[in-house]
Parts: sequence; structure tokens; C-alpha cells
Amino acid sequence: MSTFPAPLDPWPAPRASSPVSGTVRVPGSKSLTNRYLVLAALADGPSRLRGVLDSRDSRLMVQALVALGATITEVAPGTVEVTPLPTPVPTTGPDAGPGGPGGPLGDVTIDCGLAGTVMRFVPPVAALVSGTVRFTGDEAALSRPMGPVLDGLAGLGVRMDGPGLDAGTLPFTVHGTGGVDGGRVEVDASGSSQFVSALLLAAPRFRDGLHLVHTGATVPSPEHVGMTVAVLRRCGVQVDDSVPGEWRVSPGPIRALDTAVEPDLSNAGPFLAAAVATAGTVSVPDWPAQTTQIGDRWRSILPAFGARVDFSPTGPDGATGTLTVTGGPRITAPGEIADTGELAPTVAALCLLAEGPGQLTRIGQLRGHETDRLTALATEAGRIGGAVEEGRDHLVFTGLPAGAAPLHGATLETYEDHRMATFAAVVGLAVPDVAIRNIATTAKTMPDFPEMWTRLVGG
Ligand SMILES: O=C(O)C1=C[C@@H](OP(=O)(O)O)[C@@H](O)[C@H](O)C1
Ligand SMILES: C=C(OP(=O)(O)O)C(=O)O
Repeated sequence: MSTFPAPLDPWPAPRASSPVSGTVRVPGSKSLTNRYLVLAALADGPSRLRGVLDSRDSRLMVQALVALGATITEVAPGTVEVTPLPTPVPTTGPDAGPGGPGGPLGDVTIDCGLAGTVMRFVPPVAALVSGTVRFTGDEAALSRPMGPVLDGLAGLGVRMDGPGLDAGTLPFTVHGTGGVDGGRVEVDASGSSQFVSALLLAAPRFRDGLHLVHTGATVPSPEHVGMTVAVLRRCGVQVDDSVPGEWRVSPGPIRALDTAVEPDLSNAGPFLAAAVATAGTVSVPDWPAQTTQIGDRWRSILPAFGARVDFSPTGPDGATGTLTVTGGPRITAPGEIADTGELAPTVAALCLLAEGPGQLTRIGQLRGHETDRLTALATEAGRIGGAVEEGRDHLVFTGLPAGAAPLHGATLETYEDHRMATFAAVVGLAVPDVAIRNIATTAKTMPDFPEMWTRLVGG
């Protein structure tokens, strides 16, 4: 696995003196890597995953699953073999048994860092092992919402305690007894799609499966729930999502995986945005023709800023292709763009540079991301002279209409948020003297970002 080099801090964001032009290979999807790792750890045999992401979030997931008893070995660069958790021996009930493989783990502590996928997806797995599993994380992680996952697990009979339990946050402890009964449970997942994904991923291993009912306003980031359902089905699990807001997962084995991870299309975003911001051309190879990733929406989002998007299939079966984005002569006013989820910071950077207004709507869940991204984006935009109005679940941008004062340089804060760092890098292409505090925070999902960016845009 690669090591993370230490770039300058603050990092002078490269300014593009001419249109950027290049091809960028982006690493594997964080969301797919961490889902495949969880399912492989719960599967009925050894799995092989190719093109896995190597980043802080994926390493934390690997460490968590290894702590729970899985074996995960890198057998070639980017390829890992996963030997699942041993079948647990229950610590309570008529089949309770002693230690040994599958026996009680003892006390384990899992560091979730700032990874939503680790803090939400792993507790249901911990409930399936025999042992006391304490979950903790970064300071910033302690305010990320967890309540609906914990309430869901409590509703399924899982015993938990710890200082964060009442507030519905880290830290907390799961007392796994080797099995979860499962059944019907209601949760309010309007704060994050990960609350749904977390319970669905482990559900085939619950004795009675799961009937999950969402109560509350819309579940955000629906693409990510779709991804969870798709990967479960791919592992032979029966999932019924025919009733909106309800999911029924049948109990049964999770078939082992032998699969390649798609490139991270969300992380392709800043590079594609560089083409838009500089009237350049950027290509990303290995783009899946069909995907559940939200990043596929770049194809429809970037034309709103005046860019052209071309997809040319490659390979014999046309399953993947090269996506090429060419920026137009002007960055046009995008108008309203809804439900951008984790793409929002990159879209926000383009909204700041556009020649007219834009609104990013229905992104309230971003307040519970690595930082409160609505406040962070409005604050950092203000630092460079950008006009942004912050609403409860939206941002309104004035853009740069003719006669507007140009944006000016500043040192931008990143709040330990990889996407605030890439937001600042996109802005820095067009605004002189932008520096970025803690660019190394991009290691959460893309450790090589500073080098990749410098290679593409110069500097
Ligand atoms: O399940 C996942 O892999 C993710 C779900 C989304 O969370 P929210 O529903 O909280 O937006 C997304 O923003 C996050 O980056 C990754
Ligand atoms: C919200 C994000 O991450 P997490 O998986 O930690 O929720 C993100 O990557 O934009």
C-alpha cells in the first residue's frame, strides 16, 4: 500500500495559466470498496476484490473488520483477499459455547476515524460477533449523527451502552452475543442514507432477516441506498424494495465476491470540474457504462455550466468507457441543481465561478457530513469574496455576473473535510493566491490528490 507524503501546509493551490488538458485515472470508489469489504467479511467463503481503494477510510474499514475476526490480505497491488469472520459461537442461549475460532473475541476497540461508512456500517457487524466492541473516532466524528443506527439495533434486540448512546453519537459499545434475531424495525433515515445501508448490509445474517421501515422525510442520497441493494443482490441476497421507504431482506448466505471496484466517480468530479473552470479538456478512463454511483450525475450536472460531456465506450463489451469533459468558453449560470449529495462541494466551486446565479437545493444532510458543509462552504466562499446565502437545506450563489468584483485570494480552511479541500483546489484554479489548510485531509478517500492535481493542472 502507498504511503501518504506530507505536502506543504498551507498548500499553495495551483492556478491554471492555460486550459488544463489531460487524462486522470481515479482510484477505486470509497462507497463500493467499503460495502464490498463488509459483505466479504460476512460472506460464505473467501472473496477477492480488485481495484480496491487504499485511503484512510478504507484502511479504517479493513482494521475494523480484522479486529472483528476477518483476515484481509493484499495479494497484489490493489487486490485483496478476504477470509470472512468465523461463524460465531453465541455467548447466550442454548447453543452458548466457549472460546476458540468463532468464540468470544474479548474486548475490542474500533477507531472509526471520520468515516461515515465505518461508524454506521460496522456496528451491525459487531452485533453478530461474540464480544464487547467499543466504537470511537476523531473529535469531529463525535458530532456525526448515529442515532437511527443505534435505535435500529436496539429495536432488533442488540445491547449497547456507552457515553454517546443517549445523544446518538460515538463513542458507544456494542455487546455482541454472536447473533441478532432481526425482524421489523422502524428508523428515521432522513438524516443520512447510511442509516438504511448500515442495517441492510448485515441483515441477511440476522436470524429472521430484516423488515426496515423508514419513518420521516425523504431519505437523502438515494443512489447510495440503491448501491447497497445492488451489491446485496449481487451476493445472492433477496431484497424487496418495491414499497417506497421499506426494505425487506431475507435471511440467508451472502455469496463470496470476486469483483473489481469501479473508479470513484465522485472523486473524478474535481478533475472534471478543472476542465469546466479553465475551458480545458479532461478525460477519465474506465468509467462504468452502468453504475449505482452518484458521481455518474456529472454527465448531467456539468452541461448546466456550459460544458460538453462525451462518453466513448471502450473494451469489447462496452461495459466501460472514457468520459471526456470539455469546458465551454464561459461558465454558464446553472440555475437550480437538487440532490447533489457528496458532489455538492465541487458543484459549489463551479457555482462561485459561474457567470450568473445557481442554487444547490435539498442538501440538508450535508450538515452531518465530515463538517457542516453548508456553513463551511458559505464561510470559505465569503473568505474569497464570493456571495453565498445559506439556507437550512440549500445554498444560493450569485456567481460572477459582468461587473461583479473578482474573487480574491485567501487561505481556505478545510475542517478535516476532503471535499472542502478539493472545493478549494477547484476555486484556486481561477482565483489568484488561494492556499489550502491541510490539503493532506484528502487522504480520507484520495491520498494522492495533491500529486494528481499538480500533474494535471501544473504548478
Ligand atoms: O453510503 C455511502 O457510501 C455514502 C452515503 C452518503 O451519505 P449521506 O446519505 O449521509 O449523504 C454519501 O454522502 C457518503 O459520502 C457516502
Ligand atoms: C460524506 C462523506 O463521507 P462519509 O462516508 O464519511 O459519510 C463524503 O465522502 O462526502
